[in-house]
Amino acid sequence: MKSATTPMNYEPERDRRPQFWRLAMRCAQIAGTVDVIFFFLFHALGSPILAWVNVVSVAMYAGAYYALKHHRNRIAVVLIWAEVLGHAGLGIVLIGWESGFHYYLLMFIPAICVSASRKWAIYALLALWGYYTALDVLMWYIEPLQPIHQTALHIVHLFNLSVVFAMFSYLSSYYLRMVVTAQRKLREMATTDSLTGLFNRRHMTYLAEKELARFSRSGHPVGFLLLDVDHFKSINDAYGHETGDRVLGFVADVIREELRAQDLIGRWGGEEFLAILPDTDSGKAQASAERIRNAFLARDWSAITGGDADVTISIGVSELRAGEDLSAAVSRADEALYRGKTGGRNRVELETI
Ligand SMILES: Nc1nc2c(ncn2[C@@H]2O[C@H](COP(=O)(O)OP(=O)(O)OP(=O)(O)O)[C@@H](O)[C@H]2O)c(=O)[nH]1
Repeated sequence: MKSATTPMNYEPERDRRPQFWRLAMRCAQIAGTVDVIFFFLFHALGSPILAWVNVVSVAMYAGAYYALKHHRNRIAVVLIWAEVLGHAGLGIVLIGWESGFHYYLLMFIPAICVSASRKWAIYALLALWGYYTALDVLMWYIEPLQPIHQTALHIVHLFNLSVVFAMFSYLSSYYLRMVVTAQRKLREMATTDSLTGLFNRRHMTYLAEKELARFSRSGHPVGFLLLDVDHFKSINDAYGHETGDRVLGFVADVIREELRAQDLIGRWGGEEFLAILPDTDSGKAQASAERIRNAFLARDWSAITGGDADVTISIGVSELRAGEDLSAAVSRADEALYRGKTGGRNRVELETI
């Protein structure tokens, strides 16, 4: 039994896998349209019973679409299952296995795997397999009840095959897009700080290590900036945590705007940021830090906080030395930052030699 604290239990069914239900709506529309075509096709091919079955089918798909639109997913699922199973069964019993109506049943396989829990997926797949093989075996022993001309049968077969082919292609590309989007989101979540949109500390460490490896091969300089918002606690205290969060977002924007595209910027802690500047020695890194500090002074912070407090930043600067690791370079930037704080804040301090 699932624990009562399982997040899934708090989530209404309609909110789970919303893309799947949107896809189901699209499929109900497509299937309804195909059944309208069937109506005319079977009239033309001389099978009036099957033609009128399609009127019922169109009504069922319209009902399923309406139910999905109003988040009555269970009703929609029952309608769609009943339509596909009934339609395929009738088609086969009336005009024969060669009609290809059984292909439609196969389209349930990916749908079941995506939409149902593991246990229900197994039951549903077994039931589907049982129905499919039972129809197949039945047609070994009985003749079609309302056979149509052989040429007409071939036309129906080709039509069904083509529809199922097109639907499978559509479903596969849709699932693929879903997986790619989910992967991108996961990667973004794993590497990005959601508040500022900058790299998070873990990813920053990973990127820094790669940069260091490059540095040790090329010998090009790498600059480090450790940036810390001054008196940030008082901003939180004066304007509230939410405004504090907004300020952090703008702090990230200022840093991003003042650095180059190839510089790596990450949120290192609460109100602390780390920037890694490839191909930049400490002198140039110090100039970049000054540019950021001045940009803070030029920014109209009252528009963000609604008060009259200015936001300033202190920055410690270091340059990677041959043979040292990330933490050594960051710790020297941290010492410089500390001097900036104790020296009155709103300052850029370079590491001591
Ligand atoms: N709004 C908000 N506040 C945060 C976040 N992360 C850390 N803080 C706050 O940042 C403040 C940092 O305070 P301190 O470490 O005392 O530093 P400070 O007030 O900036 O002072 P100095 O760094 O010495 O200039 C704390 O009040 C934290 O609660 C966050 O994500 N959002």
